[in-house]
Amino acid sequence: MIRFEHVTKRYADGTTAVDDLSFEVAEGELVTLVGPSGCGKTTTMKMVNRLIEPTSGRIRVDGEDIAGVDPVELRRRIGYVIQQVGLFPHKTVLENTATVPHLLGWQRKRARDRAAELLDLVGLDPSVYGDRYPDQLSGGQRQRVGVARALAADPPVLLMDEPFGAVDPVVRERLQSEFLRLQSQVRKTVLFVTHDIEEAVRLGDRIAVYGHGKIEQFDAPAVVLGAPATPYVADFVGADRGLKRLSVTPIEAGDLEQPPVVHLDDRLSDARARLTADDARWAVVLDDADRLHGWVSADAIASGTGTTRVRERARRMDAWLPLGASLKQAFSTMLQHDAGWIAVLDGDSADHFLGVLTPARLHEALRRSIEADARGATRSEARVETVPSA
Ligand SMILES: Nc1ncnc2c1ncn2[C@@H]1O[C@H](COP(=O)(O)OP(=O)(O)OP(=O)(O)O)[C@@H](O)[C@H]1O
Repeated sequence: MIRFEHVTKRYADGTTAVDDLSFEVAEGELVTLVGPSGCGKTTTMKMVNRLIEPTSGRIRVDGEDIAGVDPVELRRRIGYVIQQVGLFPHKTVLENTATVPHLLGWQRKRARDRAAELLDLVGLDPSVYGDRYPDQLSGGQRQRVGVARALAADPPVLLMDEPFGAVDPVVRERLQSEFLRLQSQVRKTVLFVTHDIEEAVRLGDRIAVYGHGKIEQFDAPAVVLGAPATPYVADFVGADRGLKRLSVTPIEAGDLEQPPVVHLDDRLSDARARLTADDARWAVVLDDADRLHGWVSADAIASGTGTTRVRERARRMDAWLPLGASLKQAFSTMLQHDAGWIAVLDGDSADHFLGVLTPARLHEALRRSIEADARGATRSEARVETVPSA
C-alpha cells in the first residue's frame, strides 16, 4: 500500500536524513517508525504526503508513483495527525472535524453528520463537545479531535507523527488503547512515528527501528524484542526487553492453571471434599450460570453444618481478564488487586470461566513466547523485507 523504493533525502546543507530506504507497509497494516531524535523518521513520513520531496528514489501509494500526483489532491487521500494537532482555534470541534469533507465539497449536513459519527468513534460525545472550541478541551481530548479529523474523509492511509507525545503517560496509554480499538474497526494503512519503544511495541503490527537514516530492523514487535537484529537495536530496545515483551504476549488457554471449582449453592461438605481431593488451599466459586463469582479458602469452609452453602463463605473476586489479554495487563491486574492469581474468562462472552493465571504460569508464558520468537526470528531471516534492486 505504501512502498518506498531506494528513497534518499539529502537537505540543501548536505545532511542525509534518509539514506536509500526501501520498505513496504501492507494494506491495513500499522507500522511504527521508532528511533532516536534526528534519525529521519519525520522526514520519511513527510515524503509520503509530499510535504518533503525525496532527492532520489520513488514512493508509491496504492501502486501509484506519488511524484505524479498533485500534492493537494494526495493530501486529501492521506489523513495526517501531528503532535501539535493544529486544530483551528476559531472553529468548533465539529467544524474542525468536518474540515476535509468540507474541502472535498460534501454537502454541509453530510459533512457534519460524518464529523459527529467520528467524534463518537473517538470517544467524544458530539452533543457535549461538538460546539466547544479547541481551547475548551483537555490535551487528550484535542488529540482525539485530531484523530477524528484525520479519519473524517475515510482516507485509506493515515500518517501519525508522535500524535500522543504531548499528553501525560496515563492519558497517553488510554489514547493508545482507544486508538488500537479504533484501528481494529477501521483498518487503515498507518505509518506511526514515535521515539518511544514502548509505544512502538504496543501499537505496531511491525516496527521499523531506525538508525541514522536507515532501518536497522523491520519486524513484528515480539521479534524485535526477542531477537534484536543488531547490537544497536538491542541497545535501543533496552536491557529490560523481557519486561516489554509482557505487553506483546497474549494469555493463551495453555497458560492457565485449573484450581478446583465449586458453585455458590454447593454444600460446604461437598466443597471441602473437592479441596481435599485436590489438596488445594482454595477454590474458584462460580454462580449457577457458571459465571465467575470469586473464591473460597479451605480455612473458610473448614467448619459449618451440613446445610451451610458455599455462598455464605465465598468472597468476591474482581480481578479477571479475557483470554488474549496481554501478560502485562495480567501482571498489573495482579498488583492492583494484590492478588496471587487472576481468573481468565472467555474472550467473546467474557462470562465463561477458563482457568487462572498465577505468577509462576505468567513466567512460563513469558519463556514460551521468548523461545517461540527465537525460532520465528530464524524464519524471518529468510523473509524478504526489502524491495529488491531494479
Ligand atoms: N530542513 C532541513 N534542513 C536540513 N536538515 C534537516 C532539515 N530537516 C531535518 N533535517 C535533519 O535531518 C535529520 C532527520 O530529521 P528528522 O526530523 O527526519 O528526524 P526525526 O527522526 O523525525 O527526529 P525527531 O524524533 O527529533 O523529530 C536530522 O539530522 C535533522 O537535523
